[in-house]
Amino acid sequence: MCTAATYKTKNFYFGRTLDYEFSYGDEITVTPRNYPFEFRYMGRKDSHYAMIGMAHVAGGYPLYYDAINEKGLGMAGLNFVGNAAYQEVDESGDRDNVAQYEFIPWILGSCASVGEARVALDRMTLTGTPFSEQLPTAQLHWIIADRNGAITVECMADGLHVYENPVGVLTNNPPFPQQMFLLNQYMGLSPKQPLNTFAPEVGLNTYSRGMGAIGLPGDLSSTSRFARVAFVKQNSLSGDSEAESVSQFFHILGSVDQQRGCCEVASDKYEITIYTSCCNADKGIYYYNTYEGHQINAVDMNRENLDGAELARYPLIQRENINWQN
Ligand SMILES: C[C@H](CCC(=O)NCCS(=O)(=O)O)[C@H]1CC[C@H]2[C@@H]3[C@H](O)C[C@@H]4C[C@H](O)CC[C@]4(C)[C@H]3C[C@H](O)[C@]12C
Repeated sequence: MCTAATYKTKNFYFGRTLDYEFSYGDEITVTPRNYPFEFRYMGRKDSHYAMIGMAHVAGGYPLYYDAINEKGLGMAGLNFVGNAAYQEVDESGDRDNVAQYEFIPWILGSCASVGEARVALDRMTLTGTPFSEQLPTAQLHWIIADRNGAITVECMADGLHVYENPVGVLTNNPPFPQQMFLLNQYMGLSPKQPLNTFAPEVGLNTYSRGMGAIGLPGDLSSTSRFARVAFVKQNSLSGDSEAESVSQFFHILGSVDQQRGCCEVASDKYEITIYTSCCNADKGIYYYNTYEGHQINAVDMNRENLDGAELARYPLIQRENINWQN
């Protein structure tokens, strides 16, 4: 499972948890403006917006899971298994054919906002072309967001859907309209203490703090994580400094963290939160921590040569760094 979320203080933040039972070999990867992108059907793009994100680099090609570009647009792919169905290559010449593995660079390379992404999506055919035999087609759906809003993109048997995403959150199945519908169930929840509307004549008491959110699901299913992270995000308050915003963002996604042992996916195989990311999309900074390394690490794209042509790659730090005080 995975969860993505947006957050806005003075700056715009975008990030995700990546939950899985193994890692593909993930690296924080900066693609500078002049890295030549070879698109499967759309030819070579020698210049584009620079981007930073988490990727598996295969044969020198950045296969992004999530990223932001230098214009403040963010995009993340999350599993959508059993629902994702890609399109056939359109030979008419009127459409942009984009393979699922190049969707993030295609959008982030040329769009500065969600509005521009919508225009690009209108002309796009999303194909299921695999990257290679070893890295077959991933069944995903995506969130695309900027400081003014978010959309969800789902390619299904009945076509490519683009939904307004008013909560700025995405998890996994079911399709997005059903996730949003299920939120109706929780509209009575509140960070405030409840009033006894249940039976005023019965002497019911608020015996504990936090009772306004009783009913918020605590399990790891994608519908429960969607409701939980939406509640936490919508009610989140923090100062607007960088440290306060980033810290709060990690707390928001911390509400759906997956601990080893709690989600068995096969005999003796457990899904865990491999990493959690938080991008400052205005400043081009990728913050992250990992399952074995809770300290927040950061890579700033602006410290790289963004006019270059070579990828800059940083392997994930996977060890706990304990700050001894005596
Ligand atoms: C496994 C990841 C999704 C994690 C997730 O959503 N877990 C939820 C589990 S569940 O279904 O809800 O149970 C996805 C997110 C991005 C994916 C990667 C990116 O799409 C980039 C390439 C795409 C290639 O086609 C396959 C390898 C790959 C490198 C993908 C491997 C894998 O499918 C990734 C890493």
